[in-house]
Amino acid sequence: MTLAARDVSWSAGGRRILNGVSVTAPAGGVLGLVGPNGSGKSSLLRLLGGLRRPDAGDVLLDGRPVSRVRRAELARRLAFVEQHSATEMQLRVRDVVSLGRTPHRGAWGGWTPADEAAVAAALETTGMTGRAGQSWSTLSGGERQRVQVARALAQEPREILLDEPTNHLDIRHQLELLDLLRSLRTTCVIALHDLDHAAAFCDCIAVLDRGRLVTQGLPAGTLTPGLIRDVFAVEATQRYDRHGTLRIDFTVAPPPARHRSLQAHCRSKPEDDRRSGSDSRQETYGHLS
Ligand SMILES: Nc1ncnc2c1ncn2[C@@H]1O[C@H](COP(=O)(O)OP(=O)(O)OP(=O)(O)O)[C@@H](O)[C@H]1O
Repeated sequence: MTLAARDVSWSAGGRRILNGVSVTAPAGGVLGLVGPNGSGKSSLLRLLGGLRRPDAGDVLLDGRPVSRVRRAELARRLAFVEQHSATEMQLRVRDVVSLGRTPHRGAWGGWTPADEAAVAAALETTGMTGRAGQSWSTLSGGERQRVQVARALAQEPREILLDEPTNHLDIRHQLELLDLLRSLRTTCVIALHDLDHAAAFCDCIAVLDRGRLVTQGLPAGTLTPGLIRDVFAVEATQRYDRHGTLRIDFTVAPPPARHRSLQAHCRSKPEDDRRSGSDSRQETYGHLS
């Protein structure tokens, strides 16, 4: 066991946000936190990361209350990727990633080859090597997200907490990031909205609803159609894809009839039809004549 919350409660603004929540991250594995908006995922991540103290209960790191772990040790071994990381605007990408090495350097410690190697590896892993010299302020949302992940990886943590890390990422980078996190030996706790991604990439799932833990367990046993209906109010089914990976499909109502004519407008331009040798022009544009 590395990281766990035991019966934690936390209040803010005169309201109970988390109520007696217990979760355990599998050592070296990926724990996915899922739940509707406002269910307490980010709040629980902050308690797990030692950024906030629970009003009741304990966060345990290797069985020790996190409040008793020295701040320096915590800063070295635990990395946090927040949803909206604020970083000084004038920094370059390499500088931001290098901040991940700060906890490893003593008061008078210089920059070492080990620091250099960790930063280079983190840039490479996240596909940002070519952007190392670019100003942070000029990056797109998805690039910033990848740089924040690179900064966390450069820290070489034993535990990494990520709040919606796939936000802003295109689908390839979403899948690559989740695959990367799964491949690390680092214990990961990830708040995720995409239940299909949670099913496919997490070893263990904790479902939160209105500040309480509904269940924690293996993806197939937790993300059941019944639970998804109860907690998220949508219909879903489980299936296994051709690789044997659990996937979650959602039932979407069929489009209203008028959408068929709207879709016809979008199908293709006449020039595209000529290029592709298609004879669909009459079918596509017939309604305009
Ligand atoms: N400092 C605070 N003061 C008052 N209310 C807070 C505070 N922090 C969080 N909350 C409230 O606690 C609830 C849980 O917030 P939290 O951000 O943990 O949820 P979440 O599950 O991460 O939501 P989302 O999926 O929308 O990101 C929300 O209703 C939020 O408004």
